[in-house]
Amino acid sequence: MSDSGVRSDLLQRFLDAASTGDMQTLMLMIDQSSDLLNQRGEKGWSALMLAARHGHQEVVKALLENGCDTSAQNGSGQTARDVAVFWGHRHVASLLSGSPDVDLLPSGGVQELDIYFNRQMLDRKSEKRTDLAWISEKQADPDTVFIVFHDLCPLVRRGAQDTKTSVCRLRAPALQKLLTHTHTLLVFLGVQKKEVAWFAVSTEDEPTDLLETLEGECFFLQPAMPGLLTMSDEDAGVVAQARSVLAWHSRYRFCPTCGSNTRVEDGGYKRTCLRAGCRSLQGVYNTCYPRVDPVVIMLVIHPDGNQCLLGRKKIFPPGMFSCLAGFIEPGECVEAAVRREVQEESGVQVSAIQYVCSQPWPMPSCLMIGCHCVALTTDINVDQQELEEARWFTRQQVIDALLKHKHAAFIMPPQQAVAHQLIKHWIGFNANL
Ligand SMILES: NC(=O)C1=CN([C@@H]2O[C@H](COP(=O)(O)OP(=O)(O)OC[C@H]3O[C@@H](n4cnc5c(N)ncnc54)[C@H](O)[C@@H]3O)[C@@H](O)[C@H]2O)C=CC1
Ligand SMILES: [Mg+2]
Ligand SMILES: [Mg+2]
Ligand SMILES: [Mg+2]
Ligand SMILES: [Zn+2]
Repeated sequence: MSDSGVRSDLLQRFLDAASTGDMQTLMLMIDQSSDLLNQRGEKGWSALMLAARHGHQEVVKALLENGCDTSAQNGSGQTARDVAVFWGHRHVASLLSGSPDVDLLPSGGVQELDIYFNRQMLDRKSEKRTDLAWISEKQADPDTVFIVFHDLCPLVRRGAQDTKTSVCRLRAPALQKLLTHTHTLLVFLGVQKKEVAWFAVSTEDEPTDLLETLEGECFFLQPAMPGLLTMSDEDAGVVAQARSVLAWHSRYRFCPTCGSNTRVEDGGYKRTCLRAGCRSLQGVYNTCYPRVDPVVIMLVIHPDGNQCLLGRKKIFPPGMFSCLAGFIEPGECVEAAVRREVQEESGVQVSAIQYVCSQPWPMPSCLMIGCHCVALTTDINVDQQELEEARWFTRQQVIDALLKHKHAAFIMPPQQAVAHQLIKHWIGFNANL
């Protein structure tokens, strides 16, 4: 064997000893050839990184005592400490950072626009909602875009890929009958690129006969789930807005305060009671405006930092587990709702809570407030009313599920759901690991 062959063979044995935690071989090799200490193998991984990856505390200690470089980075730009944090080896991570505390909560947030339904393609121009002359001018404008809903489902056509859909953008001439139909509801959504106005149009009647000369094959995206998850990011943002407002109209037709008839105002963003003297006509009365229900959704991290808690509702597709979630109740802050819902649904108590990201969820009008939190207790006691099962999953099981391995322990929620992003963010998904 050539000199370099012998050297790479030696290095491989040294790295293997670090990976497997073989102290005896490791110490012997350092004695014989201390220049092995900071050498790197495949993908730039050093002995220290490999020992950190597998949580071999004694090996890490020995390597540090012999002067191993802690600042070196592997091919993915991670130090040995980053690797230890990622794999949840807290004791090793604190050895490497020289401080006893390692935060179990991942740092940084999720990119706002990486989340489905979050894209705001339109400028909502709320100040124009009360400008009746401007609104009717825009309704008659041949450039104005109308998107049509029936039963809260948008009219779409097949997208470029067969599994994708694209919302039909219709113009006024195709809609003459529909726009003059008695039960038609119109909501001003905003303007695109400074001038083209967008409206959502909805009727209670099957509107296909009211639509003229539709190009290509169009259909209403039913059922909403999983249909609403097949759109482009831009369409999803517009549909989230329109669907939630239309759902509010369909549920709040009469005045919630006195039960009288109401009139639609503000470009579809307000319903005003028609009974003179109704209390809802005084001050800012929130029943007159579209409602949003705040919901907390959280990934609970095990105190060992290496597992997370996921639950299964009966209605989920077979094998799917997701984050726990629940409506915020009146008089509750986000943190209190997280603690209460986790306790109610799984019996687990949580301490530290960290906000990660949010997502409008138009089924019909939730605002999902995504958090990570750390568990104080680990015994699970499932609320059978709400969940079929809740379980701790290891980091490796979550990675297998994210990579859709055939024998993964569970199936991830769809990537359009904020639950998916919360789980992925915890893993800090990185192809080299
Ligand atoms: N985007 C995502 O990743 C996810 C979204 N979600 C959404 O979050 C919502 C809430 O989660 P759940 O676990 O169902 O909540 P939950 O754990 O609070 O339980 C729901 C039950 O609470 C009651 N409830 C209390 N306040 C309510 C309110 N304001 N509106 C309706 N029901 C209320 C009802 O009986 C309902 O059946 C779901 O309806 C779902 O649409 C849930 C999980 C994942
Ligand atoms: Mg729940
Ligand atoms: Mg609940
Ligand atoms: Mg609840
Ligand atoms: Zn009223």
